[in-house]
Amino acid sequence: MDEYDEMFLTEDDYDQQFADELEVLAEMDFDPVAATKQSGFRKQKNTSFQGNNTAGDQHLRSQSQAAPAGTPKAKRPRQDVAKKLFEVSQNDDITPPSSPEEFHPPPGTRPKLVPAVLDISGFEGILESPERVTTATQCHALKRPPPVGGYVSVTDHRGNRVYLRETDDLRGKAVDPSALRSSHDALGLLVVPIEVLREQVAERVKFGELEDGPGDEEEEGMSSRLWVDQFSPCQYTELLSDDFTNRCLLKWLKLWDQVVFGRERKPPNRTQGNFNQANPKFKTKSQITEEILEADLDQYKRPKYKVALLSGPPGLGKTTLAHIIARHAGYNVVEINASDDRSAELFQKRIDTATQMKSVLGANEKPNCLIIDEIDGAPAAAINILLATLNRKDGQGVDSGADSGAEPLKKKKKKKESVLLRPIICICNDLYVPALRPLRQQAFLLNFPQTQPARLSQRLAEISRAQGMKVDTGTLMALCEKTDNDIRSCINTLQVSIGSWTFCQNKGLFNLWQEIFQLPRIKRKRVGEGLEEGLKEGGGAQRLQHILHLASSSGEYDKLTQGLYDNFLLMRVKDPSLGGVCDALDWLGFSDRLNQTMLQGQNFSLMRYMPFLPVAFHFLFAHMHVPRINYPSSQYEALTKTAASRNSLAAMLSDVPACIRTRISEISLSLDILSLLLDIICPKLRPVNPQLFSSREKQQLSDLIDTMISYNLSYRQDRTPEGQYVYVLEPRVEAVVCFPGLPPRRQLTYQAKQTISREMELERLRRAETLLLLRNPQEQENRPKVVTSSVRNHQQRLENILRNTVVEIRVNIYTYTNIDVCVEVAMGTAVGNSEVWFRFNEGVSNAVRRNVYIRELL
Ligand SMILES: Nc1ncnc2c1ncn2[C@@H]1O[C@H](COP(=O)(O)OP(=O)(O)OP(=O)(O)O)[C@@H](O)[C@H]1O
Repeated sequence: MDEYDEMFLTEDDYDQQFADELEVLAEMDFDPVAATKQSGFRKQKNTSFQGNNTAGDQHLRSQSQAAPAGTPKAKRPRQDVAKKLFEVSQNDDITPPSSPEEFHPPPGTRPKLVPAVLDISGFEGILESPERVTTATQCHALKRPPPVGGYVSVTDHRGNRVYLRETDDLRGKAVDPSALRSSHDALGLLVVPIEVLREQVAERVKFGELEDGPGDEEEEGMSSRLWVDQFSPCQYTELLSDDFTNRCLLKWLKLWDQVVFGRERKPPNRTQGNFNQANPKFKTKSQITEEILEADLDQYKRPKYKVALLSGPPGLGKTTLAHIIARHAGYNVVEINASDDRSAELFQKRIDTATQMKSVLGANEKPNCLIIDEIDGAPAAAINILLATLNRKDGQGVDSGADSGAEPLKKKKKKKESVLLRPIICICNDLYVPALRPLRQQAFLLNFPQTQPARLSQRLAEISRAQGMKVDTGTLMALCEKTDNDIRSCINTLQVSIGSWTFCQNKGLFNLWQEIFQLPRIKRKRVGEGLEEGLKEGGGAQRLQHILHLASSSGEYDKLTQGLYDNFLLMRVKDPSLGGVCDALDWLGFSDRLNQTMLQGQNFSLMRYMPFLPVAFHFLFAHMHVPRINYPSSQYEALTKTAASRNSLAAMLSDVPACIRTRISEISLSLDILSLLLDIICPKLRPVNPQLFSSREKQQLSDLIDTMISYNLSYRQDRTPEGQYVYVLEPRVEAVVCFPGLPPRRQLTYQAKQTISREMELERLRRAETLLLLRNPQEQENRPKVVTSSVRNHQQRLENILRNTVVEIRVNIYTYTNIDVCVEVAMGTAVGNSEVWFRFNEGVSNAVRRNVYIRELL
């Protein structure tokens, strides 16, 4: 059966055998009279569809009933439908035109059917009239592109592709889809219109007839889907998060039942919490949480905390939990991503839409539960909008029936500002983002604990079992540990590793590497015959041929070479001078050059030399022992590192001033400059306030800042996963010159980096201002106090402070003289005729330290 016969359940050995040839013959206008068995069929082809049908019927009958050709056969029940089709077809011949005249229909006649739009997917629905379909497709749907003329390829939902010949009357013209649709309808090609078919399918789905299992398409989709999606939990019981968290969120959501669903709330069981009252000072976190969940509702029958804030590391299933719990509690989930919707108005609109509208999709209209994901990525303005929504006090919107009467416009406006009546669940990774602070105080906080490794590994085992892979628990536990129990990472890693595992299994690469690094076993008899002979047979030419054959048939030269490169140094080498290793490196170099030449010159005749590298490695390193082969990863790692280093260098060079940029390139920077530069920007700075630096130190700091700005380097504050704040050098060029095995570079202290970072900011501002003034000198004239003198910035600041202090004192003097009590004035000027006095405050502070000699105070 060919794929069309298969599709339409017909059987035809002859067709199967000669389907392709027949098509080509049909395309080339082969005279069918001369043909033997098919002659009847071909002869009638150009007459009408009715004829075709008869021929097809005859042929089918000959298959099914073994009756002589031409014997009439009783009509099948659905053939009246087919008849209708063919009656229409007689008027609208859909056969490709056989003569040039046919290309030009007389004006005013209806457009002919365009085979290019034949919807073959619909045929499947007409199971009871296979003959008609077979005939129609045999005539027009070709299995390969027609040798002459244009064609359109059509693929049905099973992936079967056919080619439809274009007719001249439409070639090159814009096709009006409505016209095509009407011509379809007129012909009744689908017998039952597609809309009706769709409705029938929908009905069958509704009544569960089509729930037996996934169709081919679905199965295909399943296999190509990510496992994280495929195995995403659908029910509460499938969740991996701890029960306490699940229960708390569900309880909080249930607090909304009264206002959302109008269900009466059960009186809280306060006996359990009584032990808290005995010692209210010491409440555990869970007790506090329970207390919140037991608290009374507010005036609108809403819980005290209108929003639940779920926080925790990524990939633990927070979003999944929120979705499942919300659905479980009877809500329609509306999710928005706060990092995506960064415009405040849009955010407001989305919140209002989700909290004030009802789901109208599906049979059951459900109230919405809004889930705001990644709220820690939202701008402060968005958080403020959310807070404003939570704190709305207007009661107008509570009952829409309340706003009848006068001033409809005003009411309408008020209704928009209605009080929040739907639960909102926010999700974040970092609870302590500054923008979240106000929300933290108004939210029911639920910290997501780490997933239990045992539970996670059990789930992973289930998933791998479902995918036909058996993985031992130790490996799964190790995977959980490596990923910090991140469900997403675990499942993805499992999927990727099974991918490479399958790949290796299929291609037998591991076997191949093993064959290369292991000597073939010589049979005892042969060993007894003599080593030379044994080598000749078990080794030498035979081994060469064997490895050559294996390597050529694998075809995976790149991966094969990577495997050889990653493993050859792990093999036992008896040669103390490492001559074999040098030879291997020469071979690798040769292979690399060969590959390069081949690809650059597109000279693939050189490819035949590629399998000789494994042969060379076999003769250099093959051993009797079973080798331990590692899957090659060094090339990928090196590529990733190179890309990261290049990106860092490019980022650094991108903002380097032109005068320096002309002198350095990426190569010179990475090979000559960078490692020294990193030492230069790490001077020894005293851990004191820069105001207290000596002039030499100040000069050093200023030079350092100048160098860093010139080379586009800066320090940026970052937070480690452990929550520790650090300053990191940006761009991250340290990694470019950091070689493994060498002692780590000297680092500046956190405080020194902080000082440098702050001073750099100031210096950048100063430079920007100077540049602005240089470009716009008019502004300089308007500003009388522009920094033009060579006096340093901190000196100016000090002078300003002193000036202000004097003014203040004068004011004070004026005030105090009035009341005749002024201690400072009574004391007179300080030592050195200074008006600044030091006052001794009892206590100790290490904030500012400076050596002060007694003589300076005298
Ligand atoms: N019990 C489970 N079984 C299988 N897969 C799960 C389970 N729980 C979650 N997942 C899958 O793990 C992935 C991560 O889940 P989810 O997006 O809910 O995590 P998250 O904590 O919200 O992460 P993020 O903070 O990055 O948004 C999802 O693709 C989800 O389908």
